[in-house]
Amino acid sequence: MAQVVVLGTGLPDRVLDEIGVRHTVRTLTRDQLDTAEGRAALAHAEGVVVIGQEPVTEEFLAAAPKLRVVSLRAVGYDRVDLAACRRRGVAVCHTPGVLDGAVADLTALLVVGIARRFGECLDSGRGSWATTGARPALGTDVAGKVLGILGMGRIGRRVARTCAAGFGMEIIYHTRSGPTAEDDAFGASWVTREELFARADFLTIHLPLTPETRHSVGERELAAMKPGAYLVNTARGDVVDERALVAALRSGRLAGAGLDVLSTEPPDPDNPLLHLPNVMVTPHVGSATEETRYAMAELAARNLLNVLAGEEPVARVV
Ligand SMILES: O=CC(=O)O
Repeated sequence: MAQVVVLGTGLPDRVLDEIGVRHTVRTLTRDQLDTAEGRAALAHAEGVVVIGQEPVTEEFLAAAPKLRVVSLRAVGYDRVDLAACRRRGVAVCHTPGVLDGAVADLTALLVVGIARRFGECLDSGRGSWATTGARPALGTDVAGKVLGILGMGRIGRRVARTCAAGFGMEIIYHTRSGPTAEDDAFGASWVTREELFARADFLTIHLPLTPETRHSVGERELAAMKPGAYLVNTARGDVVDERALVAALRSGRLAGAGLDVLSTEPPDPDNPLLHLPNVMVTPHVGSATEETRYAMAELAARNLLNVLAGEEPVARVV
């Protein structure tokens, strides 16, 4: 029986019980981590389940010297110090695959939402019902428009299918690995990175955050986009240089943006992106459905239990 710390809330009771059959489970909030009780729980922990975006740093690992596994209830692992985990022999696991549909749905919603000025429409619907005048102005059709997908992994592919089959969009995509027959089979075309920015009416980002991708969509890339194009990001805020994005939106170079992720979450209330009428911001809820979060929790538990039992986890990062 090992000590398992669940960092953050939101694991369904059934999943907690499943871990609890074999191990002692202690749930801690971020604030409790800094208490004597939290430090003691971490000092004995052999496994940690991380809910959400809590960073796993060298300092965190030093406070948990018995740790064997960090199991993320998330697919992204940019907030984990992987090198430090490797050095300490701590396995890192995540939850790929099970959230693709939910994130793709939200992405599609943001594409159509910004095209139809949905944020402003909601405000007007709850308020004056003004449909003429300065706001809300007319939206634009998505059918027949070009959707550019930066990063054609599992989620990018789901977005491509939804937007091609459902909305009649033309799909172009860029991955460093080049075209694949699977993607081209449903009418998506691989293009160079330059062509992607130049041709997309809507550009959606599906890249992980790494040192190479940080701010990789910046001033130069945004300036290369079509005047009046739209940007959607449901991946990680820091892939985009937010200052450059704000400038492009303010100047009218970009017509709008749909963002489920920001550089700082929760954002500073003064972040201009929260106040521009042509920007829709959602609070990092790409995977936030009952079914998807349950599947993520189950996979996180399976990964954890496997490592603690000396078996291979289902989805290992390190
Ligand atoms: O952002 C959410 C995740 O990485 O699962």
